[in-house]
Amino acid sequence: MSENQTSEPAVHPATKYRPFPTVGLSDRTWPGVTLDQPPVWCSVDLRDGNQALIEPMGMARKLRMFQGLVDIGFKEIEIGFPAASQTDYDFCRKIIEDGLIPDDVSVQVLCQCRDELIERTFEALVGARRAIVHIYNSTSSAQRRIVFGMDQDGIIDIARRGARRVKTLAAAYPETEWVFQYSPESFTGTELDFAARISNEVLAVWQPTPEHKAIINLPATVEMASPNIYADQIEWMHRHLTPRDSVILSLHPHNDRGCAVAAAELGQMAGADRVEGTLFGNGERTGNVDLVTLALNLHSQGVSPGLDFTRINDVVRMAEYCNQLPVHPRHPYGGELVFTAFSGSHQDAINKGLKDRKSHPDGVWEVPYLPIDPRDLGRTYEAVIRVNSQSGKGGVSYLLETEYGLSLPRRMQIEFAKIVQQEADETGRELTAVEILRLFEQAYFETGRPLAFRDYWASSRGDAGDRHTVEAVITNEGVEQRLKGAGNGPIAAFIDGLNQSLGLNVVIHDYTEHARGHGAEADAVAYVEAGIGDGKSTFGCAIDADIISASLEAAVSAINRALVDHQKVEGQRRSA
Ligand SMILES: CC(=O)SCCNC(=O)CCNC(=O)[C@H](O)C(C)(C)COP(=O)(O)OP(=O)(O)OC[C@H]1O[C@@H](n2cnc3c(N)ncnc32)[C@H](O)[C@@H]1OP(=O)(O)O
Ligand SMILES: CC(C)C(=O)C(=O)O
Ligand SMILES: [Mg+2]
Repeated sequence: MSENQTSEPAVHPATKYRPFPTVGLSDRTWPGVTLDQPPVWCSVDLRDGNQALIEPMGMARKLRMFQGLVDIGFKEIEIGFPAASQTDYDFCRKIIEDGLIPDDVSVQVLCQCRDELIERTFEALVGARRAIVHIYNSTSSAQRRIVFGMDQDGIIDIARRGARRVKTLAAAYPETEWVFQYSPESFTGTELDFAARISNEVLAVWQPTPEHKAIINLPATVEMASPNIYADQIEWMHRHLTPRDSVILSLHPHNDRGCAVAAAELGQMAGADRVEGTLFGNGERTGNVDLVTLALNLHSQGVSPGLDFTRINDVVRMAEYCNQLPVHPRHPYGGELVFTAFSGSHQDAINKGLKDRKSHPDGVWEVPYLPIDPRDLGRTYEAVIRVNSQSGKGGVSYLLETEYGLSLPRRMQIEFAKIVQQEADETGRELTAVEILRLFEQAYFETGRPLAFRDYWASSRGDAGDRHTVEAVITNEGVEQRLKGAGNGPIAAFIDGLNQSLGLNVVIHDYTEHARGHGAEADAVAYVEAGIGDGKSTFGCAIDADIISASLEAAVSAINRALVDHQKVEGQRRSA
């Protein structure tokens, strides 16, 4: 047993946990609301995210994160808890003194409702053009009883004192444009009437107006219930905060139940104006709500989120560098694997969807299995399809086409996919595009035996009937042979000569070709499907600058493969 595990006897959860009570808001309106505009976004990466890191960010990482958040387009950024940590204090001073805060960006700092900490917070902010001072105290019944040992009035006193101190100090630093924010921390575990009462008491101290609003932030400090309950709590508060028109109602969901994104979305439907969270959901325990997911969920509904994730890989790298934590490969939108399909039917549908898209590139996005266009995030289609033993013809042919310009005919796709699948099964791993090309070359270009094509001369009479004559040089088991035949095309003429001189019964079932590359540099790619008599047909392929050479080589490639099959079948027949 690891040191993180204990060996408590199993108990029925009902003896230890209670279901979260419902809010009883029978006239809720949020279920019918559609989100059609983004909230005010506030990043708390540098505070809530940072306080949860194994190794909190130093100056270099903080500066990198701050710049990254500004580049994404955040206009409100909680930069730390300067009264608690010298690093946060120094960082706050640095970005103010070095003029690193753009004019349209407000920095926000967190502080407990304690006089000495509030004073230090204001010192940290001297010289800031605009700042949000965010104070909090815990309000839940559990925290009141266990941590503070106080009744509701005592807790309200802490908040009111803090609010007064903030107001007084703000007046002492008039060169900064101040915005005040209050969080009844552990809101989700707080009786709603008490949460409204304490918030309204703070608002009564601050006296916000519609022109100069205060922020009331309602944190799911711990996510304790399903998101519909959080939404009911928010709608209830939305109706009970006064004066509501002077308040920016803010959400701060954590992700303990894995529902923070849903909670934030339903909370906005329930009346919230603003959301605090972090990039990719870093934060205490299971994290804060992920702002990337929230923003791109809006994008996927046709609502511009006002945040720029057009270079999402850079954002991932920046977050990984600053947090020293990886972004999961399956993380929504940002994860390495989220625009990748391994399974055959998905690959096939994506392949068809992308082709369909080409015929109406400006229409509504409708590619199966891809909720948004990877290009919106600066990601490429090349990464969409990957191949392992779960893959089918769709993925394999997509890679051959996009990477190497080979458009296999449909029956050949099926034939070659089996070869790839066998290799993937044997190796038990993903195959790269280069490995797939190599398998293709081995299967179709390196057939080598018994026949090899050397050269040809073709002529045509130009009237009806057997107008093509082909003379060719081949080797059969290494021995050079000349042949001559006639037919209604160069391939037919070549096969006629081959059948005559080798005594074979080769039948051509299909022939396709396409150009690869452009202009004088273009090559011809030929695909031939051939069989021996009524035996199984197989494909061959060849590439050559000369289209007839490509066709005849492709025929030889198909015949070699067909002969191998034919010999196998003959051998089996003899031994049976
Ligand atoms: C949900 C959240 O994320 S909240 C933010 C959490 N982040 C942090 O705490 C990181 C930074 N914090 C710290 O470094 C420290 O807590 C400091 C420097 C701010 C304060 O340190 P200390 O005073 O030594 O300790 P501590 O935080 O435990 O404070 C305990 C006292 O403050 C009181 N207190 C705690 N929170 C608050 C608050 N929000 N407002 C007012 N008083 C508070 C407690 O009741 C306790 O009082 P007591 O000493 O009379 O029992
Ligand atoms: C300080 C508050 C807003 C917080 O981080 C929380 O409650 O999760
Ligand atoms: Mg938090």
